[in-house]
Amino acid sequence: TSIPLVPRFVSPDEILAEYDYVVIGGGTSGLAVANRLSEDSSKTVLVIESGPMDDGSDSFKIPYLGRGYLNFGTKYDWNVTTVPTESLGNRTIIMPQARVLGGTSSINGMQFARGAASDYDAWEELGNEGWNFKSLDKYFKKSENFTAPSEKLAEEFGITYDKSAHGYTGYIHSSFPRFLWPLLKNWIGSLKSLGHTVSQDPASGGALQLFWSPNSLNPDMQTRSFAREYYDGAQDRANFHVLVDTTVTKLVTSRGDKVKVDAVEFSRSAGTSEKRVKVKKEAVLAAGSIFSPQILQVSGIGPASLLKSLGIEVVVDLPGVGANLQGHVYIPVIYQMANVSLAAANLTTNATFYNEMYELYKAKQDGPFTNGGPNVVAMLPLSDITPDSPETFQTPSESLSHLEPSISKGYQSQLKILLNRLRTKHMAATELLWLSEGGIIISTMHPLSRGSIKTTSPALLSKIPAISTNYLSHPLDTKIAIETLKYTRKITATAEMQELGLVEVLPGASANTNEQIEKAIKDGSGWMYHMVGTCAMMPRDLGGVVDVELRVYGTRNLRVVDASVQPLIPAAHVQATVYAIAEKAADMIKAGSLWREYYNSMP
Ligand SMILES: Cc1cc2nc3c(=O)[nH]c(=O)nc-3n(C[C@H](O)[C@H](O)[C@H](O)COP(=O)(O)OP(=O)(O)OC[C@H]3O[C@@H](n4cnc5c(N)ncnc54)[C@H](O)[C@@H]3O)c2cc1C
Repeated sequence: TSIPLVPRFVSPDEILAEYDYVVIGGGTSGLAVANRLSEDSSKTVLVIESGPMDDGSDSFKIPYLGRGYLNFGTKYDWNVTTVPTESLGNRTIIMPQARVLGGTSSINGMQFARGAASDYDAWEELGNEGWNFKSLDKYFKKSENFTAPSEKLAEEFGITYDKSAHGYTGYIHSSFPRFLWPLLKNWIGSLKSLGHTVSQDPASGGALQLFWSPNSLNPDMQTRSFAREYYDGAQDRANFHVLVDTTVTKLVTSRGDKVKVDAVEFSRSAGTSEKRVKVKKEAVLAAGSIFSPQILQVSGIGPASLLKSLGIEVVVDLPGVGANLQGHVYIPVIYQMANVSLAAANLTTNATFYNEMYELYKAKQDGPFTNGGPNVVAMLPLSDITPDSPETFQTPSESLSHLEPSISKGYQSQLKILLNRLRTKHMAATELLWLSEGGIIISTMHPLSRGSIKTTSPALLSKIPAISTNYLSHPLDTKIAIETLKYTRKITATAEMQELGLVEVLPGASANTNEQIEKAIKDGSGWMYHMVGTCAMMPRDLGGVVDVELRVYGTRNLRVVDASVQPLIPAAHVQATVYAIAEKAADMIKAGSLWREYYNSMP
């Protein structure tokens, strides 16, 4: 093909009639895959992204400001809310999801760590041959460019790391902020006094107990490092085109022995006429855990019962599309700190301090504005927080009778794997993060509750899908949350934390019995927004949506490469895993195309 050299941002009138690869969603995974596919200059790649390019403002760049919150509710956010959640007394939850080139990596909390080896080995045990920690390690490294903390910082705070566990040539910088809040030392001392050890480096597969997590942070500029770097790295390639402010509305398919995606339909905004671009080789779905299942569903690939109820023609009956939604619950425990003079809270209460620190950042890229999120993580196994065994809280299988048979079978397999591992020291049940504002965030890491994503309309642009998180609906998830909250009180009772003069404000002294704590948790919890599982990689008879090559079952040229393919959520904030999956996906797509070309060239 002769490819005209045009600017990377093309308009719908300038695009080619067909591309080898059409990547749907220019987010965390989409830009990573598109970059790698366009390394082969003989292949044309088009990325279609619903949002605009970011405006380069501080909210995208500066770690303290860019922890996401300034972009919530803006034009860079899909502004999504869940349906009322029965397990939370019918509360709805606001669910920020980026709508911008770079996707959710542009607005996330910048924590950058892998889960423990056991978390990924569980994927293989679920029937996904070749998907384990060892095989992903290469891709974790391929996506990463690690810089160790300065000797001074490492010595002062006791930061440990394993050089050999990291990558050094990837697009995403991982490093430590130049400034850490001093009261982290109290937190570390406290957990050590309770018998917890510090793991050398979470990247080597041992993300358990207490460890130091880097951020997705450019070490020189002290700015956010995000999927835009994959775009920047590819922008001079003539075979790489990007359509922004453009939403994919449907996959146009034809049937043979397997369904083929012939074209991708897109629209600039609701009400405008839809256009199509032809797919020569593959369509690559990277629209994230909410929108990838919706795009499949409106295109006729999903649970037949749902599709028929909306008058959508069934192209592939795939009950798992939109099922199996998992995430990490977010439970804040908030304190007043009587004996602390330097804490993150000063930035919100003292305008002079804020302005001085902002100027320090602008002048020297130093100080609290370099610090985005928690760098010390406690990932604790169940036996560290409660003597009770997980079996005590297992849901009886009759309660699954409402599920479609393959979904129920898949869920039972997941349950077995998780309950077995939750009994060991190799899988974390709970995460505790110390916020230097004066708070601990609790999160259940391997939830047994499952939610869903369902389109409510056959027309993608007319309605956001129904997001049902169902979190804390499984009794073990609630039990773990309650026990963890009780454990925070053991931590704050240690001499190291008592030095800070802590008084628990939320949920506070009135939440004492298990019942009172459960109510407080259900009233006050939110979500970490780590959504996975809605296009799960699993065998088809277990409710899987994609196979081990990330191909959608029943189709021949359609893959999903984003967060949604993770069948079980790891005990980690998931962006590092999303990048690794995308890197692996790109290699698989390239290898698939090489084989096809080899066979096509045979006489
Ligand atoms: C507020 C917040 C904080 C987080 N903090 C952390 C953290 O600290 N550490 C961590 O590891 N993880 C964190 N995460 C999670 C992590 O960032 C995400 O899991 C990850 O970025 C998801 O990548 P993705 O490729 O699946 O989706 P995304 O990056 O969301 O990409 C999907 C893209 O597809 C586009 N799109 C959707 N539908 C269409 C359509 N129809 N047509 C065209 N384009 C479409 C979207 O606009 C978006 O750009 C956080 C998430 C949130 C929301």
